[in-house]
This record gives sequence, structure tokens and C-alpha cells, in this order.
Amino acid sequence: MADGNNPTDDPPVVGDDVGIDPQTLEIARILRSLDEEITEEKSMPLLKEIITQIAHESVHDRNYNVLTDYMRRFVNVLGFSVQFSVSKTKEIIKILLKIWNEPNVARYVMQEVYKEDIDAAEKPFDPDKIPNAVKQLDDKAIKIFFKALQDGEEEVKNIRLMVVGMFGVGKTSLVNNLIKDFRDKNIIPPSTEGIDLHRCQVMEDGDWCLDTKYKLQKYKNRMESAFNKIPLNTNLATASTDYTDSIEGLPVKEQIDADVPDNQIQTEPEKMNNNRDYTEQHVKDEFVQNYLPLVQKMNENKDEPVKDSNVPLERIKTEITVSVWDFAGQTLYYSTHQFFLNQRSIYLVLMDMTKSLKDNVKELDGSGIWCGLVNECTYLDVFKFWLNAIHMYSGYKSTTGEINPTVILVGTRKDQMEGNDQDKEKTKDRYFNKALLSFERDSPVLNHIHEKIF
Ligand SMILES: Nc1nc2c(ncn2[C@@H]2O[C@H](COP(=O)(O)OP(=O)(O)OP(=O)(O)O)[C@@H](O)[C@H]2O)c(=O)[nH]1
Repeated sequence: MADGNNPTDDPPVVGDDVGIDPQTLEIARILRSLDEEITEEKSMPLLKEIITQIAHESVHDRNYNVLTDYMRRFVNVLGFSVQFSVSKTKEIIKILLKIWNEPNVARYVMQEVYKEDIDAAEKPFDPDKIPNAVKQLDDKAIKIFFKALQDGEEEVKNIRLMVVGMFGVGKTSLVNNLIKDFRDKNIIPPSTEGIDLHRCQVMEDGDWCLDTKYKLQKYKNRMESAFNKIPLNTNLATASTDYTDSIEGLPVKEQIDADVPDNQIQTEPEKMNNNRDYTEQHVKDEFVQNYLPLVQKMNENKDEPVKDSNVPLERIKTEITVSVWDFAGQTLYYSTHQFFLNQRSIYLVLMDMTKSLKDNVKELDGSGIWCGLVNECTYLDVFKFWLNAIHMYSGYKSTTGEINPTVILVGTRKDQMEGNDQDKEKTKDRYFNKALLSFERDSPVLNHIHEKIF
């Protein structure tokens, strides 16, 4: 009879000195046998992978959406492939829940069944891999970012161009000249209300065109890659769910980058998790329906790329996109613009070269009292307002580094300036030098300026 003094009589100890109950030992036994059973199915996602992910979640970052996700993967993907009986499926789900709810069970299973020390598994973050936008968030956010990276990543090739300046200075005219589609139509711009946003594709010749067609193709490519995650023998037409699972896994960096929520691909996890009707309706969705033949074709012949001759992708040299933000110049909007200023942006600050810096601004439709600039402010005040706002809302300094989004100063109404081209250039440089010298010499605002001359 055990007397408690013999070490062999003590229950095995895992993690926080908690004894292993018979149920946990039984779980380990079942998993070992299952593991042997399903590793023979080489082409299928393995139950082991799901258990491993759930165990890591249980010990490290608990997120119920993730659990639900794994469960769905088990039922829809693994369930299809391995054809577990109903009772066995229930048994496995119980095990997954137990591992999820009890980190010590997760530790034991990983250690004893899969020979992995789950506590040692967390690798330190590589600081070089943390994007600047994430760096400024807290530790938890950085942890979540790295965890999300495990599901895939996509390089962001999007530049955000923010065009700001006084009302009527020529912001929309400049934007219309930068974007081919507008330039070709010779558009005379109405005064901007709020913010106009144009997403453009950089073309072979360096020109920019609106990227609506390209965007469609891009989503198509993503759908392909999302569908590619599904085992080829899965019958999509009859599957109750869940290729949307893969769509949720859209690349992390791109999600972070998203300028504008895109209703076409945005998913609704809570609904999808629980609502079969929703998913079935989603399957009928026109957008998805367009891709079912595509996927079926891929299933027939995976190696043959699917082409879409309607989209002139061959005109596009790179995948670089530019989001052009044309801000309204009316003082009415100034207090809201600051919320849209962002670190991964290049700013164009426009000034009217026919107006002297010391001239008072005459606003046509307002009292001229805005954002701390009282009545009778000068063009220099406006200039300083924009540079200060950019620095305040998008400059960032921490112990690890500094972010100073680039500001390009643009002079407009050159055609109305006096002298030849050379004279005009000199006048413009003098104008901006004078404006910049009004800041303290060591002002951090000056770090933003592209190509300072002084
Ligand atoms: N002569 C001349 N006129 C210009 C120039 N740039 C813009 N304009 C004219 O100035 C007017 C206002 O131009 P917009 O481009 O709408 O100015 P904006 O800065 O976008 O104005 P808001 O949207 O009200 O902030 C239009 O009639 C343009 O044709 C320029 O370089 N030279």
C-alpha cells in the first residue's frame, strides 16, 4: 500500500505541480492511438496540428475565436477526410475542450504525447520584424501580431499619399493630374467635401491609374490561394461550411494595412462560427459563386494556372499601389483631418505661390476661427499648422526608434508667378526656406521635410 514516502507512489507532476488525474492519462492514451491512426493519411491536415495549436493557445494566449476556428477546422476539414464516427468525433471534441480549458493538461499532452516543452516553445520576437506601426503598440499587441504572422503574411506595397493645404490651393487639381484616368478626362474639380480617396496602381511607365480592375484580380488571386488550403477531395458544393475559414486567414500585414474596410471580402466571424444558414447563404453569394468553377477547375488540374483575359495585368509593372487622400481645405474640416494622419504616409503640403506668407488668409465661407488659429491668421500660420499637425499625429519617437513621415512641399499656381522657370524655382525655394526658418532650428518638425535646402 502506498505510504506517500515512496517517490514512485506520487502522481506525476506537470507544470504548476498539479498531479495528473486518470482522465488526463486517458486523454494522452487516446491521443497516442489517434496519432498513429491518422498519420497514415499523409495528404490531410492532421489532428495533431490542431491539438498542438489548441495546447499552445491554452498555455499562452487564450482567444475563444481561435478555439472556435480550430473546432471548425476539425469538424469540417479533418472530419471530412478521416471520417471519424460520430461518437469518436464527440470524444475528440471533448479532449480538445479539456486541453483548452486546462493548461496543465495541455502541457502534459504536449510533453508526454508529442515530446514538446510547450513553455519553452515561445520564441523571443525578432525586433527587426516588428513594423513601425506595431512597435508603438503595447507588448500584448506585438505578441498578437507575431502570433497572427504564423497564419501567413503579405508584403505591403501600398503608399499612402496625403494631400493637404489651404482651401482652393490646388490639391484636387494636383491629384487629378497625378492620376491618369482623371487627367485623361480633363476634370475640373469641384471643391472637396471631407476627404476623397483614390486607390491607384503604379503602371509600367510610372503613371498611376485607378486600380479597380486590378483590385478585382487581386481578390481573385487571394480566393485562389484561400481555396488552395482546402484538401482537394473536399466537395465544395456540398460542404456545409467552410472555405471562408481560409479567407479569414487573409494575410496579416495586408489586414493591418487596410486603408478602407472592404465589404467584399470582410467576413463576420461570429455569424460564421455559429450560423450554418449564414454560411449556406454565403455560399450562394454571387461573389463566391463566381469562384466555384474556378476552384473546381483547380481541383481538376491543380498545376494549370487559371487566367482571366479581361484584366490587363500585363500593363502593370509592379504591385505597388498608391492611396491618394485628397483632404478638403475648408477650415470646417480641419479638426477631423488629424484623425486620418498616419505614420506610413507621405504628405504633400501645398502652398499657393502667389500668396505671401505674411498675407492674411481670407476665408470665403467662414469666420476664419479654426483649430487654434484665430481670426486674421496668415498663410505662414496655415503652413505651420499643417506641419505641426503632421508631426503631432504621425511622428513617433520611442526608445527603439523614430518615425518621421516624409513631407514634400509643393508650390502651386506656378503659371501665375513672375519670371521664367528658373526664377520661379528660386522664388519657390526662398518661400519654403523662409517658412521653415520660422520653426526653431532644432525643431523635430523639420525632420519630416524632404530635401531641405538650407
Ligand atoms: N492658375 C492655376 N489655377 C489653379 C492651379 N491649381 C488649381 N487651380 C485652380 O484653383 C481652383 C481650386 O482648385 P482645387 O484643385 O479644387 O483646390 P483644392 O485645394 O482641392 O480646394 P478644396 O477642395 O476646396 O480644398 C480650381 O479652379 C483650379 O482650376 C494652378 O496651379 N494654377
